[in-house]
Amino acid sequence: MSEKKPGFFQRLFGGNQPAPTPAPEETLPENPAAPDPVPPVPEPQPEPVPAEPPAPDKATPPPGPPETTPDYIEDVQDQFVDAPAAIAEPARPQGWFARLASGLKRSSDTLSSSITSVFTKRRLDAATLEELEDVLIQADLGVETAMAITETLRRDRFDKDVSGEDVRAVLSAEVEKALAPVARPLIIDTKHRPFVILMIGVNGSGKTTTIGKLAQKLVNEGKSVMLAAGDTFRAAAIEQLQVWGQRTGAPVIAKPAGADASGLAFDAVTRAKQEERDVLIIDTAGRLQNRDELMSELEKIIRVIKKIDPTAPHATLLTLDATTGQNALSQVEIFGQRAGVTGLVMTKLDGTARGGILVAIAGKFGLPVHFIGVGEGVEDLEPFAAGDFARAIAGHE
Ligand SMILES: Nc1nc2c(ncn2[C@@H]2O[C@H](COP(=O)(O)OP(=O)(O)OP(=O)(O)O)[C@@H](O)[C@H]2O)c(=O)[nH]1
Repeated sequence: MSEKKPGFFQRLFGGNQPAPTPAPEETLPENPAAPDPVPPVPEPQPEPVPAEPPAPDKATPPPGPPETTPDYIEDVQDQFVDAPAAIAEPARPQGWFARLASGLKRSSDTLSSSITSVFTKRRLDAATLEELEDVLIQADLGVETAMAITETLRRDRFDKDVSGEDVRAVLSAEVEKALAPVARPLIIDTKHRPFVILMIGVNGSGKTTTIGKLAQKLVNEGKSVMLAAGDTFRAAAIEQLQVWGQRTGAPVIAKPAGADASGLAFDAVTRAKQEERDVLIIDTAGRLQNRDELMSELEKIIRVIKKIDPTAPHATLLTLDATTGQNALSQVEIFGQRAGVTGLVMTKLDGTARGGILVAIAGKFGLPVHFIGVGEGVEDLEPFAAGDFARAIAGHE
């Protein structure tokens, strides 16, 4: 974590941001409804097989929007896929903490080199503290945490020699203190059947991949999981979820691209309820938080889900791409207002992450952070641990 890269600080805080790796298959398109001709997954599609449970009673269709006619439901059943055997995952090169630490290297290298340059053979005086505060704020940590760190140093070390390592230790402790209250697991309340999880976020933030990983975790716990391909804008997104269904053994409710997303959500909740599934995870199309009409569509999806179960969705998870930086604050705020976010998942922490923003988000919103994504594989979803994250971001062993 301590390898120095001259000019790194400039690259982070200057105008030229390096592209996040790996690049999302699409980044924030203007029109998410545009067709995507390139499916992201190479695996062949499974042959649709008939659903195991009996078809719903066509004479008494459930209440709902016009899309949920008996014909529509039948159509969805045609798309219902019971996944065959699992598809092998490629071997991963490192443990998850190593991937988290190397992903956060960009943040921690920047901080480390800045801290080192601020504290090289210096007594701790007011000017140094001010300089440090700037460094911390620019690393996205937020004003509150930055001030807490400088205050701790002022209290304990003023007018004494302070090394970069001393500062990193304080940084790590303060970041952990800020994040500990939000490091909360996702609890699946078994009194809800299904427990409905709605996955939301901007384009390419990792919703579908996170659904796949989460489905695997829940299946491993012995839960019966169903997935709903609610990103009806893109055929590739539907196929991507179906592949995750194959990998995890979770059946997928899907409808051809262009179908109404709230109608699909309605059918999926109906179906999961009929089959007494433990958990239903609903994917949604990526949308920018400033696209009012797309946020209204999200509100509609939630309204329609509530027609079947007024307590659902029981968890509304916002995926945040760790390479994003400051824009994540506005994503949390607006998705929170429009869709009632209950928890966060920060993805791509194995990439060139700017993890400091999570500290600012924790301070401002206090929303639980349930998981972090540290790779594209099915096992690459880890419960969020404040101490590990803090050490990785501070570059402190
Ligand atoms: N390295 C890394 N890549 C990830 C992670 N999570 C997702 N990705 C990749 O990021 C890209 C976008 O992920 P998706 O799951 O398709 O994102 P999405 O939010 O469903 O995308 P849209 O449907 O376009 O809004 C894919 O290439 C994923 O493999 C992660 O934790 N680490």
